[in-house]
Amino acid sequence: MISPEQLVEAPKVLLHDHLDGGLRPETIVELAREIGHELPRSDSAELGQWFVESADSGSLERYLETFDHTVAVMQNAEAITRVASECVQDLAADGVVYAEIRYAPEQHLREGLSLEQVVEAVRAGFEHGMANAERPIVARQLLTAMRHQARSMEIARLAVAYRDAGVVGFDIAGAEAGYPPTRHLDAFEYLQRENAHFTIHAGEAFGLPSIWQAIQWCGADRLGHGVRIIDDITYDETGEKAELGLLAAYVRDRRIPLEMCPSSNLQTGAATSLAEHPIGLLAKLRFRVTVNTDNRLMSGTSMSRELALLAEAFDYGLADFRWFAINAMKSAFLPFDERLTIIDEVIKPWYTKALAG
Ligand SMILES: O=c1[nH]cnc2c1ncn2[C@@H]1O[C@H](CO)[C@@H](O)[C@H]1O
Ligand SMILES: [Zn+2]
Repeated sequence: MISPEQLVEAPKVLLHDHLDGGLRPETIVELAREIGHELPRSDSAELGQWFVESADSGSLERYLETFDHTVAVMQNAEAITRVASECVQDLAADGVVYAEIRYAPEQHLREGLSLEQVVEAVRAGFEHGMANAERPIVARQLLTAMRHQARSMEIARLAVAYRDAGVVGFDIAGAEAGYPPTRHLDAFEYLQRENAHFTIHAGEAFGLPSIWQAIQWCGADRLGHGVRIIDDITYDETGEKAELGLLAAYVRDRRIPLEMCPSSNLQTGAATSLAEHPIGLLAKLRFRVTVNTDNRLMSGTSMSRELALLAEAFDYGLADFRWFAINAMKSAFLPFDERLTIIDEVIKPWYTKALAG
């Protein structure tokens, strides 16, 4: 059994975490008071509980409604910088050594900030967070475009403009049903022409067609969630041998990283229980699986907690966590040499020592 302390200490890599889904409840209360935003609960502990319970709706659309309150308090540069810095420090305290944190710049313009000012505010917060974290961490931005809106081309251009200033990629998020990835095809084609990286939320609230479009039409480097790839896997009559459909085989053959977020999937109804979460089977079949938090506030979770839950459900141990961490680091949008440095100098030495001891 791995102790909770060892789980925190273990180097972890996080590819899928929303900035506006990971605020500290105390910070929300303080920021809301400053701007006169009304919250459903005024006590921070109760507010934290409110987010988890409200996000526990079984539907992605209702889960997303809880973001109204976090986005509302992230409309000026100081607030955004504070949230970004605290995010990085919280992840570092939990033993995350590399993180890609995403948010949608277009949602932070209500009080007059420009898209560029939003990215700069997050950048300042990440710099501050990295400098003040209790353990070393590297944090980078992913810029998200909202899939029901029509600003993806603009956000893609923003991601390219800031590629040397802390932004390593692009994403689309929001309600999946009714908003297929191809709606934003021009943005993805533009990013490919620019040699830029992107991931797409797909196969969470909608099935295989969404995953297929994300990969085969849009050219996604990675899949956000991707749990429904399981619908393309069947078993033979003995129940022993898995048979992969063409899409599942393609995803596995091409080593397309799956950014899996177990607790979040239970809340939105993308999975029915942890024991039945597709991550168990997909890991066994050696898909390029990674473990992620999605929204720490809405799920009341952390990286070490997600790993603890998986350890309980699937009997995972340190060797599995090492595999997840290396899978994720290999799949990061950071330049290759920087990825290797973290694998060789941070992840491998720690696990080698822990596994030997
Ligand atoms: O699991 C998810 N699926 C789809 N969209 C999401 C998920 N979590 C958060 N967001 C959406 O992404 C925006 C930018 O961070 C959030 O405001 C939320 O609307
Ligand atoms: Zn997400």
